[in-house]
Amino acid sequence: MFSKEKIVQLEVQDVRYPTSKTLDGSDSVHTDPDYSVAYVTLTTGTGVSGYGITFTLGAGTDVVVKAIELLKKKVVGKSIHDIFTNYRAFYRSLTQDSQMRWLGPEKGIVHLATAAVTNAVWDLAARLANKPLWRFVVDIPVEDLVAMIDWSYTSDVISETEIVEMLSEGQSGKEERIKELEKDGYPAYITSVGWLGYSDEKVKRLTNEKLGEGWTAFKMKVGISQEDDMRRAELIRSLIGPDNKLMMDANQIWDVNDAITRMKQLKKYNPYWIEEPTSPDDVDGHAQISQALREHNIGVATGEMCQNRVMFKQFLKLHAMQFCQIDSCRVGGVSEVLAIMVLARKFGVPVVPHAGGVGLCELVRHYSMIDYVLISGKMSDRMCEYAEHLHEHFTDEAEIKNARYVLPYKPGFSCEMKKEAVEKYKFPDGSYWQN
Ligand SMILES: C[C@H](O)[C@@H](O)CC(=O)C(=O)O
Ligand SMILES: [Mg+2]
Repeated sequence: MFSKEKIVQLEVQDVRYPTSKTLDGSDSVHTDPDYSVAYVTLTTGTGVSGYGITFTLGAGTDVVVKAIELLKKKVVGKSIHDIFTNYRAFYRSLTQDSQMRWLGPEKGIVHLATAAVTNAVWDLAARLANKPLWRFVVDIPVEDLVAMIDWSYTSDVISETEIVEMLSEGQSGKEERIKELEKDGYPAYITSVGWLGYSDEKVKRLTNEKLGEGWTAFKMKVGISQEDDMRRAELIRSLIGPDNKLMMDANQIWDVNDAITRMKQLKKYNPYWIEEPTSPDDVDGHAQISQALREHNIGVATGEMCQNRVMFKQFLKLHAMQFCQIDSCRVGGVSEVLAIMVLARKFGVPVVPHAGGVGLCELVRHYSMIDYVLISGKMSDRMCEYAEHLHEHFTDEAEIKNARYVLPYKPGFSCEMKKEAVEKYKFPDGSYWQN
């Protein structure tokens, strides 16, 4: 089933965009974000390529690039057949290298690097199978798929037998759900109207534009002064009306008690969720905030900086997240994201992927499709984030129609960047940075 062509080369590039100039992507703690990727290209002996990215912010991308170079020897010389016939062992060879694991384990730079490498491996495998990633994944027989995933440290909440049963149930109605996605796509919400560095005039203009395009769910950044948060919330709520959804994202700036106090003041704008109200590592803090805001109908969303499946397990089990924000590059790539989506299904928490960053919309739409087709089978309480930046730099850019993601159809995981984009923005030699 899997190609036996050997991977002969792994190349990695540091690609950075000067988004801090326009404050696209800005929030309470990332005040000058230069959206960047460590960009991996795998090449087989017959010249077929697979591409992977991990998302970062400017300075420090070079460190991730270095970590990817250290992982090169785990991939080069292997075929997709070698990798996918025992994917779990391959994955653990990346995450459990007895020296490299000291840098993590399964967190931070080494996990970002693992994601770039494994995203490229899955992209290559899906291309060789001539399928978009979501289709490649949902076509893998359930038992084989479960056997590929590293479930270590999760058996206290779910067994592999239960997972196989759960996903086997998901097989019924699968083709109907795919048809539905082909016809209507998947619901999305928009973030790029409310970056923190945007002026009120810009927020107003963009919100009106997006309302006109049919968007019904909007995210705004919070976490500067209470006065600014209230003014911006008043502005957006007055534009979008009482029925559309408004989400708020604090990007970790508050302590637990501040988060509760601040959100009780902002509740008059009827936020659907508060995202990353406090440290992404504080499970108990998120549980306290969730409990305090429950009576106000404000959920807590988090996950874009959640380190790995083990942390997600705790957030889910301890009622510390009401919305599970998987990220396509933070944890170790496709197999770990699938594990997290299965855990979310187990605890009945909707998956609402994170996509504020370069390339993330391209990738996470595949996960929302997989969630619907194979894992939760639900769409009504879910949305996939969309931010309107830098899509034109990818060869398979995310497409939105009627405020919904269109089902991707090109083979692969949509990570390939246009050659001219890489030439221009690679750091520090690209023509943009040289000038
Ligand atoms: C730095 C990124 O733009 C971040 O603000 C994105 C984010 O939090 C989101 O999309 O959510
Ligand atoms: Mg966020």
